[in-house]
Amino acid sequence: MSTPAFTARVPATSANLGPGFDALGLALTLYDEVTAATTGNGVTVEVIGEGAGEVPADERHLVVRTMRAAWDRMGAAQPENLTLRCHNRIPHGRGLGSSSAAICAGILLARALAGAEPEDTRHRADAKLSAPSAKPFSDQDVYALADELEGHPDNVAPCLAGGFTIAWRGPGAGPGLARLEPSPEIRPVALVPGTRLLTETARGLLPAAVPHADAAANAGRAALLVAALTQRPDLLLPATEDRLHQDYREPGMPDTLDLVRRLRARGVPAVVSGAGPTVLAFSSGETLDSIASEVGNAWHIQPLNVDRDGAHVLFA
Ligand SMILES: Nc1ncnc2c1ncn2[C@@H]1O[C@H](COP(=O)(O)OP(=O)(O)O)[C@@H](O)[C@H]1O
Ligand SMILES: N[C@@H](CCOP(=O)(O)O)C(=O)O
Repeated sequence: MSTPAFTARVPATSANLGPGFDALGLALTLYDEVTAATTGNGVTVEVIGEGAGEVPADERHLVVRTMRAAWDRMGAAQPENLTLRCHNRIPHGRGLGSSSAAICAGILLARALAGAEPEDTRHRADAKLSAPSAKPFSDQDVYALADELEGHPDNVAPCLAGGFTIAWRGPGAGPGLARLEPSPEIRPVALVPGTRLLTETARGLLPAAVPHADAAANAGRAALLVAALTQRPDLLLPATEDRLHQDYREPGMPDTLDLVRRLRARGVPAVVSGAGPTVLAFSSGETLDSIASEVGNAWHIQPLNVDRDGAHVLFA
């Protein structure tokens, strides 16, 4: 009987999108691919691309820690041997959801290796696979664990579901998500600086309370953003105004806030991507040139599309 290997393909995500702090997120066409098998001698991790030579190559690796947590949660046995190969394209600590992608990959791979996928998505056509070692772990179980490990749901929701998502937590059973189809006119451009800012650090810059007027303004703009992203891209500039997190985070990424303001002054809808320091701009044919001339050489300009499929797992 051969030991199966699986590959998870997980998209980058941009969370918040301006006024939707910890709620709104967009999946992007930039992917990490992680292949896992319960073979080898102990735990080995090979990393190609982003994070190579930086992230630990043992039990401390985020994907390995996530797989262990997932196997515990599904009641599956912990394998002694685990071989991971990570081909990473999502830059780390830039606000493009690298940690969420790693967490979603880890949970989906753990589920596939344990044979714990729900009946309809199970990779069990291959008769050589051993019997499932755990009870079915639903897509909602995957989302709930990913939210718990990441600490906020707005990146893991679009990473798993693709497209544009609105995520929320409680009260009641687990986190929720609504997936919407973004308008075909939505053209995200990531402006990625060389510097990093860990999400944890950027969250530490936020105040415990905000003025009621700012909260009210954000609620209105977040509602407008749902309309702008799905039906009215012409409203993206007013719809991406934020008063709840971007300015508070300026001390951690002054160049990012400066670029967001300069682009917006030129009429380009631009926001801090996630917790930064990447800037996410929405371009139209005419604005891509303005973006390029405003940005200069210190930023990597990466035109992307919306990923509409979300994370998935295949036989390797
Ligand atoms: N693919 C990965 N493999 C291993 N560790 C990762 C991976 N992606 C992210 N991480 C860990 O998460 C950290 C970045 O997470 P975070 O601060 O949330 O930024 P991001 O906005 O990129 O998600 C990295 O410094 C690294 O420790
Ligand atoms: N809502 C979170 C989003 C963090 O996204 P990331 O890609 O920077 O991890 C926040 O703003 O803290």
